[in-house]
Amino acid sequence: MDRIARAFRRPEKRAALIPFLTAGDPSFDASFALFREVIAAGADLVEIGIPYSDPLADGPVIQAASLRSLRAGFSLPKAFELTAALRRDTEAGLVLFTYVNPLFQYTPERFFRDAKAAGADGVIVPDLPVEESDPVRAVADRYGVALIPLIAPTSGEERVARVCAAARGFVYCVSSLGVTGERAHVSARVRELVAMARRYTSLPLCVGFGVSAPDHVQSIAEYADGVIVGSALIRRLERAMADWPEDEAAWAEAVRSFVRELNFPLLRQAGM
Ligand SMILES: O=P(O)(O)OC[C@@H](O)[C@@H](O)c1c[nH]c2ccccc12
Repeated sequence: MDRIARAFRRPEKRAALIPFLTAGDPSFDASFALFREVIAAGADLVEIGIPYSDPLADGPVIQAASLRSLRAGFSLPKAFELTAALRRDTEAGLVLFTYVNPLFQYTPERFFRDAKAAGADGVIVPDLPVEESDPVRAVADRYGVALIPLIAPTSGEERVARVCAAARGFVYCVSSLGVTGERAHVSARVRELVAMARRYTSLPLCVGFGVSAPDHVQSIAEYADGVIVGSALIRRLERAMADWPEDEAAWAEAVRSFVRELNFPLLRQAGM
């Protein structure tokens, strides 16, 4: 069974917890250690954000993380290096996150070749519309890397059906419009979106955008197969870096404890 599918079949949990961190934030080595921490803390899959200078779908927290990483000299080749290092260390699912621009500059052929060689299981390209995804998916399929699509509450049924028909790995159900960033409440509309997508795919359906507290995780886990958290996790990292500028162990503790806090409702739901 492939690593993405396996992440959703852990008997002890109702839903998979999927943290997002920006690769190379705040440095290559620190970032590698932080990814290992969130996996050790219970993440079933991780989203590895490849920093980009114009992250149009990202809110201020992830924009700042991308900037820290780029200023530390991070680059797309280093993202494959980091992924390969993580692959040597874990069997967790590794999903790369990039935008259309860097993907086409590098070319899909080289990107998926290098992603596969590095041990990546999937790739998410949030600004690649389904109308233009066929040729990219053909390359991804050839390398056996899942091109994971996104749907949003504004996606009509026809579009949901079309995206689900082309989906690989899982379907990312964006909870609300706008950019990434913590929200006090995760929109209830995403529950309907997931219910609609269930009619068009048997792949796992994961919800992201705005998740920032255990009760968000618990309510999403009642109807979805995975919960994605990015900005809230990165903000705790930011706070730890501000409070303990040189203490990487403190940064690791900050992300580890937050992932455990978010994971707790999933374990409780499974009767752990
Ligand atoms: O940061 P949030 O609100 O927790 O949302 C997840 C998000 O970080 C991650 O999945 C992501 C990072 N960049 C994106 C761009 C588009 C869609 C999703 C993303």
